[in-house]
Amino acid sequence: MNPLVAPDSRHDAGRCALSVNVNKVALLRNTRHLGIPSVSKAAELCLLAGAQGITVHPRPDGRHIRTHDVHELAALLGKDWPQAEYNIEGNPTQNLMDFVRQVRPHQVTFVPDSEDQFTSDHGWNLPADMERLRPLVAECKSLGVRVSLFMDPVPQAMPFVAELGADRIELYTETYASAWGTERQAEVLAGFTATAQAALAVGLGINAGHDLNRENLTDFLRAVPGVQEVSIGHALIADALELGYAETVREYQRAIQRAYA
Ligand SMILES: CC(=O)[C@@H](O)[C@H](O)COP(=O)(O)O
Ligand SMILES: NCC(=O)COP(=O)(O)O
Repeated sequence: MNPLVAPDSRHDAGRCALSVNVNKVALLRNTRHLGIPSVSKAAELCLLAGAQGITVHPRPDGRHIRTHDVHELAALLGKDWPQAEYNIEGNPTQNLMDFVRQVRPHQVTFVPDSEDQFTSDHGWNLPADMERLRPLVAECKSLGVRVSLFMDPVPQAMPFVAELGADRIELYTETYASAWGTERQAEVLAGFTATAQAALAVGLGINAGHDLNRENLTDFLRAVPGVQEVSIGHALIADALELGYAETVREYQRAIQRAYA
């Protein structure tokens, strides 16, 4: 454990871990040839403040996270942050598997994005995608990498995820984020709760992400059982522009803790 780690950052068993997605730091960095803001420095400051992991999504077009970022973060976490989890997201039929083979992160999250997609906006279509995914899941598992599949809140799809041999799902939470604070919140949240229950029933772990923020996070974690990790990037980095990385991470950790109070 890094001696500089904040004492309150120890992750209580049973509580949801926070994985900070640093895509948007890289996006800003890429707009000049100056190397700032530093992606590695952002990751280090978030971990120092109590984040339990770092997530990257190295898209094929290199719009934000690039190959060197993936390897620099792997080196940083491996050297100074052995207790932190490294999660690499992407489409395994594109560039993702090379990163998995070279880096062997703690977790890989399969996301069915096209190369030119504006952002991630849907989960896998199971059972239709199963045969394409089966060997890729098996290879990641053989490398000792936990596999999570990015999924829409569809309870009926959970047995197919388990049959593939994946370890977890990542609930795609954009529909929840859009409904949060409206009269549709409870109805939409019920779909996530049912999906989580179906995932737990077939032995899957549960992650969640996309458009989560410090306002909507607590309600989600209160309603959806078994969430082990949230990966949050866009809103968290936007908050950090105002509050700084450390106070922002502490705010998100407080939002998580309120769900279990
Ligand atoms: C899979 C997902 O929902 C996000 O992790 C994704 O990484 C967002 O990608 P952009 O940061 O490119 O919008
Ligand atoms: N998997 C979700 C993620 O890593 C970040 O999504 P967002 O918070 O940038 O929408």
